[in-house]
Amino acid sequence: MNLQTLVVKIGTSSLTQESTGNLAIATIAALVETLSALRHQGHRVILVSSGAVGVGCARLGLKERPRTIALKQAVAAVGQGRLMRVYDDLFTTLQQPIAQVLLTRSDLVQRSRYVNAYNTFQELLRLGVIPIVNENDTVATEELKFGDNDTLSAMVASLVEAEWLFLMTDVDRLYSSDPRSNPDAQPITLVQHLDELRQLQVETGGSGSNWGTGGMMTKIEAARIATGSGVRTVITSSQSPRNLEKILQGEAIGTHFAPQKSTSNARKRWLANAVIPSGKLYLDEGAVRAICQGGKSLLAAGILEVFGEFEASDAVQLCDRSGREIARGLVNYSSEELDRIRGRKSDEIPEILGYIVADTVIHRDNLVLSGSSSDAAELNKSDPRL
Ligand SMILES: Nc1ncnc2c1ncn2[C@@H]1O[C@H](COP(=O)(O)OP(=O)(O)O)[C@@H](O)[C@H]1O
Ligand SMILES: N[C@@H](CCC(=O)OP(=O)(O)O)C(=O)O
Repeated sequence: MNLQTLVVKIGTSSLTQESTGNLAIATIAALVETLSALRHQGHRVILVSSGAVGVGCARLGLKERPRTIALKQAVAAVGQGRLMRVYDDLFTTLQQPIAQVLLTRSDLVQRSRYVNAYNTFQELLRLGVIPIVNENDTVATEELKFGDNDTLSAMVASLVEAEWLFLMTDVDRLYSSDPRSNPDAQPITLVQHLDELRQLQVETGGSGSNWGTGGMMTKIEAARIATGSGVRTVITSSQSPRNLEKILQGEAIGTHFAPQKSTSNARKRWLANAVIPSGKLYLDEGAVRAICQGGKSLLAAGILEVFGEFEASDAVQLCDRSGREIARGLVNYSSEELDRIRGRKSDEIPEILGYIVADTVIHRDNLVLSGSSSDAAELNKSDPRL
């Protein structure tokens, strides 16, 4: 059998009973059985589990999701321990070791910490452990949060180079609009490219339950990150965890998002998905063409406008005149320096600044194309006329 790396995400709306907030024991037990079975077949399995806030609320008798950050962080600290206790008891009955991995966005933004997280996951998987991942809600600050576990699971799938990301939720698949409020909503079974959803005018609505966050919007964003890293993504029901095995055997259950052509360069994947850009550079048509079609570095001459304040080595978004992001990269100059040298030739830089750091503003090794721009580059690469 083809042994693969699987990331499985389950949301609060599936882990808890909506009316009481108590744990949905039967769902969790079925999930534990399935993941243990997949693990025993030899697959490498990572579970991304929400539920810390929901379970913490139930434990403390709170009837709704906390509104203040401090209360949410305190409640998550209560719930995370309870949740892991339940997982450990259930997995231990099946002789399956687990580990708790709590991450904040900053753990992935910084390259050295990203590599460290990668190494830790590899060791855990090598040891046959199922890592159970959640956002470290108790310490995460607003600016450095994943915000939702759909995004976190996609970043983990990209980090560990998973083959599959399963987003398990309380609906069986994506529909043209929220099936809870629209009985005529049409099921969507396969998404080859995310642009199709725009054409179909899919409505992603809010969360269906009081406890989930983000509804389908965050799942589609997760699919964008994961498929962009070459990870096949499936939205499927948490009521039938056994379906994961059927999906792996080729059954068309849930909504499948086809993996896109992705870079095999781990550093570029980090740049595309994990870093948070601190600014934006608007480029002229020549620079956009050189980057998207020619795989060239960015020179100061092609920069029209500089937005935001950033230092050398920070990440920025590169946009065309209309503001559409075409790439991301790590700059060799600060925003203040770029404001002075934008639109100018590289050999003018020493005269303007009094020094030169590099001929390029972003070297092509530190540059990664975004979404459809990378598809265009792939197409152009295979066209010998270009
Ligand atoms: N287009 C759509 N297709 C399917 N479900 C949708 C759609 N738009 C909104 N939803 C809602 O998204 C909910 C799942 O999201 P959420 O409650 O955040 O779950 P989770 O806790 O699993 O992350 C569903 O219960 C459904 O009501
Ligand atoms: N980290 C939070 C989960 C946030 C989240 O994304 O929740 P959900 O939409 O239910 O997957 C918690 O454990 O409560």
